Amino acid sequence: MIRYWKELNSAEQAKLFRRSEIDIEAVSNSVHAIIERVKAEGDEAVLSLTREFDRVELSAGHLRVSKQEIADAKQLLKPPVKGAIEHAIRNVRRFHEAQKPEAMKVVEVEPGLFVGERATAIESAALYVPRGRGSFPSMLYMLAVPAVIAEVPRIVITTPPGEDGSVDPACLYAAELLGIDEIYRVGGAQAIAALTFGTKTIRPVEKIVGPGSMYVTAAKRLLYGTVDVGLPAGPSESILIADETADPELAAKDILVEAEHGSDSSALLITPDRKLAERAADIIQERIADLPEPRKGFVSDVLDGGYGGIIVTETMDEAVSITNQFAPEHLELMVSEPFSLVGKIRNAGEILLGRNIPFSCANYMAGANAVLPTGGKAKTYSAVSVRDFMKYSSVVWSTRDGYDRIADDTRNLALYEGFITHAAAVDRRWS
Ligand SMILES: NC(=O)c1ccc[n+]([C@@H]2O[C@H](COP(=O)([O-])OP(=O)(O)OC[C@H]3O[C@@H](n4cnc5c(N)ncnc54)[C@H](O)[C@@H]3O)[C@@H](O)[C@H]2O)c1
Ligand SMILES: N[C@H](CO)Cc1c[nH]c[nH+]1
Ligand SMILES: [Zn+2]
Repeated sequence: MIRYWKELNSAEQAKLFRRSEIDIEAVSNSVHAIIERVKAEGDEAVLSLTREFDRVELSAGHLRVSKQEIADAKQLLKPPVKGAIEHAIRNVRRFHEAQKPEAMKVVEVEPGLFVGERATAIESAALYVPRGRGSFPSMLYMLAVPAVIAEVPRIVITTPPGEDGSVDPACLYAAELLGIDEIYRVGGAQAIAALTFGTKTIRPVEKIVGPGSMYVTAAKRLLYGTVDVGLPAGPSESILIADETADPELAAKDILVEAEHGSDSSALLITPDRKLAERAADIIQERIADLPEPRKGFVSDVLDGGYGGIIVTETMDEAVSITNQFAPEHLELMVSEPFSLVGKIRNAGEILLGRNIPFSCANYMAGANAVLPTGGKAKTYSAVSVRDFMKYSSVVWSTRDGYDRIADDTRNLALYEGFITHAAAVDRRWS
C-alpha cells in the first residue's frame, strides 16, 4: 500500500493521474449504443434498459414518481434522518444564497457609456441523483438548493429505482422540502439520453447536472454539445496531505472515506513522513478487515493496486506539486499550518483545512457543495453553485455623448477588419 513517489515509473505515476478516466473510456462504446437506442426508441428503450441494468420491470406510466409516493416518503423515514436532512439543507442554503447574483449589474465604462450584465435562470434543468453503490439524498439537496435559489422554472430529478422499483424515500423527502415534484425513476446513461432527446413521458431539458458512475459520466461526455452537461463529476476521489504532526488514526480513518464509493474511486494519503505512512498503513489494514462487503472489496481495490494508496514524498513541496498535477476532487490538509499550505494549492475541487473537517462532514453537512469536478478537471472546473443554473446577458446603453466617444474608433476598427457595413452603421448617425 505504501509507495515512494521517486520509485514509481512513469506508467505507474500516469495511472494514478488518469484514475477513473481509464474506466470511463472503456465503457464509451457500450454507452454510445445505449444513447442511440433511447434516441431511436424513447420510452421503450428506457424501460428495456432499466430492466437490463436496474433489474426492474416498469411501465411508461410508472416512470414518473406519483404525488402519493412523495407524500408517503416522510412516513418511512426515521426522525434523525429527517432532522439531518433539514440541518444540511439549512447549511447548504445559507452558503449558496450568498452566491445569488444581482438581477442586473452596470458599470459606466466611460462617460455616458453603460455596460452591465443581466442574470437569468436557465429554463429547465435535470438533476441526476445517483443510486447503486449507495443512495444519495445528499446529492439531491446539493444540486437542488442552488437550482431553487437560481429560480430555475422547471427542475427535474432523475434517479435510478431500487430493486423493488421504489425511489429512495430520503431523496423524495429532500425533494419535497425543496418543492420539486417532477421526479423520474430512471438512472444511468438511459436517463441522460432521455432528458437530452426527450421521450413520450420525459420532456427534454436545457441542462443536466449531477454526479454519477462511469456510465453516467461517459454518457454526458458523449452528449456534450447536444445538451449542456455541466461539470464532469465522475467517480469520487480524494487526497489527504499529512505532515509529521498528523494523527495516524485520523489519517487512516479519513483516507478510507472516499475509497468506499467504488473500485473506480481514488484515495491517496500523501506525506513526506515515512513513520506516519507506516503507522497509517497498519491501521488502514485493521480497519479494512472490519468492513462489511461490498465496502471492504471497494476499499481494498482502491488502496491495494487501484487508483489509491499511500505515497511517500521527499518533501512537502513535492506532495503539493503532485496534488496540483492530480487536481483532486476533495483535498484534506492534515498539517500543522493548513492556512499556510492552502496558498500553495492551485487545483482542487474543495480544500478542507485541519483535523476538524473530515471528508464526510463536507460531503453532507458543512454547506459547501459536494458535487465536484473529478478526473483532473478541477484544473478548470469548479464545484456546483448557483452559477451553474444561471446565465448572463451583457446589457449596454449609451447616451449621445457616450456614442460620440466610441463612434470613430468603432469605424476605424471595422474598416481595418474589412467590414464595410459595420463601419457604415457609425456614419452620420446623429447628423
Ligand atoms: N464527483 C462527485 O461530485 C460525486 C458525488 C457523488 C457521487 N459520485 C460518484 O457517483 C458514482 C455513483 O455511482 P452509482 O453506481 O452508485 O450510481 P449511478 O446512478 O451513477 O449508476 C447506476 C446506474 O448505472 C446503470 N448501470 C449499471 N450497470 C451498467 C452497465 N453495465 N452498463 C450500463 N449501465 C449500467 C444502471 O442503469 C444504474 O441506474 C460513484 O462513482 C460515486 O463515487 C461523485
Ligand atoms: N464524496 C461524494 C462526492 O465525491 C459525496 C458523497 C455523498 N455521500 C457520500 N459521499
Ligand atoms: Zn463521499
